[in-house]
Amino acid sequence: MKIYFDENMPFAKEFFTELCLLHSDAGEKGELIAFSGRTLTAEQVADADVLLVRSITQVNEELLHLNTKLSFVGSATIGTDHIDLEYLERRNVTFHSAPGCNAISVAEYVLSALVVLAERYLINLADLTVGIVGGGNTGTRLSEKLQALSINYKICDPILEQKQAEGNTTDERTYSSLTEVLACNVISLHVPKVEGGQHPTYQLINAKNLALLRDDQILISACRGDVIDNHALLALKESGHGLKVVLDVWQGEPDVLAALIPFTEIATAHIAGYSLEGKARGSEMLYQALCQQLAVEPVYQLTNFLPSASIPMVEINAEFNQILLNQLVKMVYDVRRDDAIFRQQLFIQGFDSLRKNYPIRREFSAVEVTLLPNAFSDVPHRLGFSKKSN
Ligand SMILES: NC(=O)c1ccc[n+]([C@@H]2O[C@H](COP(=O)([O-])OP(=O)(O)OC[C@H]3O[C@@H](n4cnc5c(N)ncnc54)[C@H](O)[C@@H]3O)[C@@H](O)[C@H]2O)c1
Ligand SMILES: O=C(O)[C@H](O)[C@H](O)COP(=O)(O)O
Repeated sequence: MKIYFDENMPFAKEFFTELCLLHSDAGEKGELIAFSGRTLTAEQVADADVLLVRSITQVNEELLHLNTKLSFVGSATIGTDHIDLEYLERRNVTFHSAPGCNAISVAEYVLSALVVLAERYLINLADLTVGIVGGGNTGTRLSEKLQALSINYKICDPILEQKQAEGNTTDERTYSSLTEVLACNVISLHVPKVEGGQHPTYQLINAKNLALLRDDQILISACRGDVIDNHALLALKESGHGLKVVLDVWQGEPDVLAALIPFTEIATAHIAGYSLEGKARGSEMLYQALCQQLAVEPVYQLTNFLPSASIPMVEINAEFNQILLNQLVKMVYDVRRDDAIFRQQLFIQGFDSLRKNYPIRREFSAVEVTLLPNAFSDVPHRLGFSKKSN
């Protein structure tokens, strides 16, 4: 069996080598072949049985028309807007993505951005209400962390709200309208890219919605670049509007509207989901899905491969407050590192190279926090830091 995988998929060799050797017919050589996602061609994947991609590879007829043996496509990502799902269905090719794989990573990116901006502008985080657009995996993980910190939030998700109204869900959350969420102190976008239909997200934040925003608000986008009209945002900022902007995703990636960068508080190269755990969970989920397709019991799990964090343990001996939160969050992930790399290197290395060479970043769970007698609250554990195992 020939398995082709994106070179930017951690632990792919560890997870998939055995599968491609075990599942090769007599005479056929099992092979695991890495490719560069942006430049993959139809000729390269003409003999693939399995294709494992990331979001930068468009999987469609153009890519697959020379291939007659493909049976499985996996994307180690949450978003699936790069996949022609109808085409795969017509071809009877099984497709799996990795829902939720990097949702914690995105939530920790947003939290790091909030902590950095709170310090920069002397904001008391407890005074904020965060408006979350999209209450799926990433929006929910974010809301859990905000709840741990007693920060108010509102969620807008007309699709989940509709399901709730129809009674076919156990979800008991209260949903808000887009207008309500756009009035919050912070607006954080967590929707897929959807063009057309009843609830399109393509340029959801357009000139009309941007005109509703106040100078004191923070707008964060770590979902898809097309959800914000980048030219309208640039025009707003050029007019002197005070909106604070955090952008991880950009219209037209890997090209970026360069003029917008100086108007952002934090700018990064679509890496919100790039914790080691987040990316590796994507590989693990595809491994499990392929095992299922091949009717093989999975042997490996992520915990077999994840290294220890460089600071694996911390003891806290003081009451939890914003200063402590600041120290703790930035110890694990300080988004200013990625912002600095982006500003200095984007036009030297290029967008894709910044992503490919992303430095290792861990999730809060990689650090064990021990609460000593003067630490009265377990907020760190509720935020996702690990407890000492007995
Ligand atoms: N920057 C990154 O690194 C990164 C990482 C992970 C995911 N993403 C992007 O974020 C998106 C969301 O991720 P997720 O895991 O939360 O996906 P998800 O599918 O779990 O949740 C998306 C939610 O958005 C809701 N939604 C759809 N249209 C909406 C609309 N018009 N208004 C409000 N809500 C709407 C859906 O009902 C759903 O609940 C992904 O599709 C992906 O494109 C980016
Ligand atoms: O959709 C996702 O899961 C994220 O946007 C993910 O981080 C994309 O990363 P990529 O596949 O482009 O490496």
